[in-house]
Amino acid sequence: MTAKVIDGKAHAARIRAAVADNVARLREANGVTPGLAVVLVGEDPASQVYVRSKGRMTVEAGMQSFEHKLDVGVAEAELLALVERLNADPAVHGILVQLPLPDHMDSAKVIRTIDPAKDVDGFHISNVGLLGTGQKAMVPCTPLGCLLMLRETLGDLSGLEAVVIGRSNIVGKPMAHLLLGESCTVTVAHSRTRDLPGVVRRADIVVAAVGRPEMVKGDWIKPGATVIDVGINRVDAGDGKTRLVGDVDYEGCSAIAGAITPVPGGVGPMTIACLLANTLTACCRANGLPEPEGLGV
Ligand SMILES: Nc1nc2c(c(=O)[nH]1)N[C@@H](CN(C=O)c1ccc(C(=O)N[C@@H](CCC(=O)O)C(=O)O)cc1)CN2
Repeated sequence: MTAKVIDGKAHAARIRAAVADNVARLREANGVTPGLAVVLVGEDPASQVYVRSKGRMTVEAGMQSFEHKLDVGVAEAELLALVERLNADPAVHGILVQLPLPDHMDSAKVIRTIDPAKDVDGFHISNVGLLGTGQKAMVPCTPLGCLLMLRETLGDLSGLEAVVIGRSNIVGKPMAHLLLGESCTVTVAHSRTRDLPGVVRRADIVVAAVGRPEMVKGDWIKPGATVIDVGINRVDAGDGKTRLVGDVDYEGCSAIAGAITPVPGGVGPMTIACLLANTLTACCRANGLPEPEGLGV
């Protein structure tokens, strides 16, 4: 079997177009323009690329983009003061602090300072609690993107066996809650899981989010399963260059799986598309307007 390739780039482009349509209607009918503030601390090259893409795509969708770049050595108090100012700014409907933060900062404290209504990353404890109890929340962008691709590929997910590899607060845990919300039978596997290949072999859906290059092998996959690869790992390409690989051995797994996301071009682009969708949703909620339509979120 050769797996169907799930085209995250194309799916993300459709979501961004739907966001842009909603933004145009919102501005015309209500005179409101959604605004997203992105805060970058330091000069991590990958973070700089992601923040640049977020700013560009925010503007392309017709929204306002506010970029704040702080020096790597900035005091935590200064970052917290900036977040407070953004909380109070009516032109800002979404706030995102790019992670990882430098070691001298307490990420949990920074995230706690963001107004939950503007927390378009869905990382604030209020949103975590709402999602965990099946209530309306801001949903973290990467797991939301994974869910949208799963629904598009498989339709109704109810009753399917899902294995999420990785238990991070950003991906693994919210992913498990989202899949539970779809009535999947969910296992969260991690570094202490016994017989990981055997656990993964039971799954109709595998979501790999461990940050270990090409860890999931083809013979771990049940024939026909759907594999979502969240990993983005830069590895040595052998010729002095680097290349990007996921947490899944793509060649091995695509020979067995029914459908698979590539890296790059899978989950990554969906993360930014879902961020724009969340910003639009936050803007609608802030203005007491109906939730946006046609996004599939
Ligand atoms: N505050 C947040 N910080 C981080 C998040 C997040 O959701 N919120 N996620 C990641 C980084 N990230 C978004 O911020 C992100 C990662 C990757 C991509 C992407 O499109 N990747 C491309 C490949 C890009 C490349 O060549 O390097 C792809 O997969 O096709 C988008 C967003 C950590 N921080």
